[in-house]
Amino acid sequence: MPKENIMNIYYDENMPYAAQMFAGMGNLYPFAGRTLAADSLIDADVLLVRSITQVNEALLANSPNIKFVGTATIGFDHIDRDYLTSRNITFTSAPGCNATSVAEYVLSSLVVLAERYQFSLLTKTVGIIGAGNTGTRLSEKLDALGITYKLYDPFLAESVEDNRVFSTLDEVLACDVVSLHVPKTLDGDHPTFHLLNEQRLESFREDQILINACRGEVIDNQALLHLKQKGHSLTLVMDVWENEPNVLTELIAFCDIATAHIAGYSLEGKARGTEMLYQAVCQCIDKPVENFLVDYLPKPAIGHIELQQEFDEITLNQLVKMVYDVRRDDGIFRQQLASHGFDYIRKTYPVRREFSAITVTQTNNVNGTQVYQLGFTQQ
Ligand SMILES: NC(=O)c1ccc[n+]([C@@H]2O[C@H](COP(=O)([O-])OP(=O)(O)OC[C@H]3O[C@@H](n4cnc5c(N)ncnc54)[C@H](O)[C@@H]3O)[C@@H](O)[C@H]2O)c1
Ligand SMILES: O=C(O)[C@H](O)[C@H](O)COP(=O)(O)O
Repeated sequence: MPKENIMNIYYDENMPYAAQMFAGMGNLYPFAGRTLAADSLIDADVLLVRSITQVNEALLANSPNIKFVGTATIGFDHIDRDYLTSRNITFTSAPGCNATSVAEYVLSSLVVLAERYQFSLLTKTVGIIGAGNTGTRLSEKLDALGITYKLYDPFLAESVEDNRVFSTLDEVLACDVVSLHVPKTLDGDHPTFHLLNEQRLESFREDQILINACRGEVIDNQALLHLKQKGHSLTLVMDVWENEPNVLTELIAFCDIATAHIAGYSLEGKARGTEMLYQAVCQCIDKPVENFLVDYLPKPAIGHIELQQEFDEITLNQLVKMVYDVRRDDGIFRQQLASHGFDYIRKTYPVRREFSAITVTQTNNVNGTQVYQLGFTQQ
C-alpha cells in the first residue's frame, strides 16, 4: 500500500462519517454504489463498498494498485472473494455491525402485529433460522421479554463451542413466527438460496408469521406470490426481496409490513460498519486508530424515558413504537416505491436510533429508581 496521505480511497457515499473517519488518510472519493464503473477506479488503492456494488474481476481488472477492499455490511454475497484472493487483495466485511438494528426491526414488527391482530407475544414461539450475530441478538431480546424461541443453524449446532439448544428445520418452520437470519449462499452443505421454496411455503399454516430481513433470495418470491394469490393467510413481513432494486411489486399488497431493505439501517448500525472498515484499514497500513464512532454520533431525539408503571406488554408496545415504529418505513415504501424507486428510499432513509441510545428509568415504592436499557436488560 502507498504511504498514508497519498492513498486513493474510494468509498460509497452512503457510509456515514466516512469522510470524517478517513480524513487525512489520503485522497477521498465518494461514489454512488449502484453505478460505480470500473474505469473510475483505475488509480484506487482502497475500495470501500456497501451491498449494492458487485465487486469482481469486471470491476477491478483495471485497478492495478488496489490492495484493500472492504464492505461496511454484514452480508458479503456481492463480493467475489476468490478473485480478491487471487489478486492478493485484503478483504474485510463488518460482521455484526447492524445485527442489533435488524433485531429491533423484527421486534418492532412483532409489536405492531401483536397490536393489529390482538395477540400476546408471550403466547407465541419464534423460530429463528440462522443463529449468528443477528439471530442471537434477536434471541437475547426475546429472552429478556420472556418470549419463547427455537433456533435452527446446522453449522453452529455442530460446533462444540456453541452449547445452545438447536432444533430441526421442520421444528423451527412450525413455530408461530419464523424469522430468517441466514446469509445468501448458493452451495455448500446447506445452501440458503430458495431455502423457502414452493414446497416449504405450501406447508406454512394460515396463522403463522414469516419475517425476511436477511436476503431476498432465501425465499422464492414467485412461489410466495402464488401462495398468497391462492388466498393463504400467512402474515408477511418483508424487508428484503429477490432481484433488488427491481422487486416483485405484486407481492407488496400481500405483506403486512413491507420495507426497502432497511432493517439494518439504524444510524449506529450503518456507522459501525464505517468504523469497522476504518479500523481494518488502519491495521492494514499500521496506523493507530484515532477516530471513534462515539465521538460522531449525535444525541438521540429522545434521550430518556421515565416509566410510571411496571414494565409489561403495554409499556413494551409504547416504548418500542416511540423509539422505532416500523410502520413509518412501511408507509414510506408503499408511498414512494413507484414514484422514487427502491434505491432512493434507502438513500434518503431518515435517522433512526437504536434502543440502546435511550435510557429508561422506572421509579417505584418497592425498588426505588431502576435503570433499563431498551434492549430490555435491567442494569
Ligand atoms: N435486512 C438487512 O438490512 C440486513 C442487515 C444485516 C444482515 N442482513 C443479512 O442477514 C444475514 C445474517 O446476518 P448475521 O449477522 O446473523 O450473519 P452471521 O454470519 O453472524 O450469521 C449467519 C448464520 O447463519 C447460519 N447459516 C448459514 N446457512 C444456514 C442454513 N442453511 N440454515 C440455517 N442457518 C444457516 C450460519 O451458520 C451463521 O451462524 C447476513 O448474511 C445478511 O445477508 C440483512
Ligand atoms: O448485509 C448487511 O449488512 C445489510 O443487508 C445492509 O443493511 C445492507 O445495506 P446496503 O449495503 O445495501 O446499504
